[in-house]
Amino acid sequence: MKLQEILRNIRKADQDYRMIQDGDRIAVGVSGGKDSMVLLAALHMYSKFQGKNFHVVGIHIKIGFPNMDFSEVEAFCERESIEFHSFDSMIYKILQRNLDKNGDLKCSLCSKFKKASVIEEAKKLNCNKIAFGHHSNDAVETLFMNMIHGGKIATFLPKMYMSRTDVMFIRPLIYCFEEDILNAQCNNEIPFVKSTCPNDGYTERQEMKDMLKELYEKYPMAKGNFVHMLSNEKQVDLWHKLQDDEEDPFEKMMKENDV
Ligand SMILES: Nc1ncnc2c1ncn2[C@@H]1O[C@H](COP(=O)(O)OP(=O)(O)OP(=O)(O)O)[C@@H](O)[C@H]1O
Repeated sequence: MKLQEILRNIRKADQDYRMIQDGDRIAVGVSGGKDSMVLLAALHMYSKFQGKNFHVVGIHIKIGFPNMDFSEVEAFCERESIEFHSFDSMIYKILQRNLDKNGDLKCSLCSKFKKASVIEEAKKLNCNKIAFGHHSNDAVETLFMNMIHGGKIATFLPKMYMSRTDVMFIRPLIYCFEEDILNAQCNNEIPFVKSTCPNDGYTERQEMKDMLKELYEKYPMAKGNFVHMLSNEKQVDLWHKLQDDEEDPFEKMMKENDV
């Protein structure tokens, strides 16, 4: 398999955020989509050539959406000697019983159940880390969703420890753009399973994707700059409201200069 570009970006993310250590057992959350399938293949390859001694396991939680056939994914994992496990769940049934006011499935509820199930199964397989397939485009979309709907400048972290469950989440594809992942999937014929989730293509995230696509067409440099911005801590210039007991730096400067 030719995954050089993806592997280079995984190594950079690993170095910048110290994601992977000797002895790790990493569960890759596999939805069956292109991103998590490329992550599974690439992280497995990284474990062979990187010089660190860690193990990669693919974990798929079956949500219960109809007609999702994982036989090609299973055959691929067998061929590439990648450990892979699928687990049944009641998620779809629970979602159908808890529709939102428009009669649609609740994505937030699905996400919560999915995450909890991945953690539970990863722990049973003695994994200390869980890797998700989020990439650069996802990070910027999440940033914009948080700014627009949440009034905050925030996105998901490259690495996050959850003390309650004693598990570390890592996102090794944060430096990869979606089209590079698609190219890697296509060029290496990595199988994927198209999601039959009825909400697919009609989410807030999809709106953000479409908006950013238009923006990148007009300002191509924005794409790289947005990702660079996420770690450009020195250049964060935001408003600082003064606390009651805090001296006004402007007044202080006036006093010091006898103005
Ligand atoms: N059913 C699942 N079982 C295990 N892990 C999952 C499942 N669904 C999602 N994940 C993990 O959570 C990440 C984010 O989920 P999300 O639904 O946003 O991804 P996705 O759109 O399905 O994309 P992809 O699988 O292509 O990464 C995925 O990249 C994957 O690592």
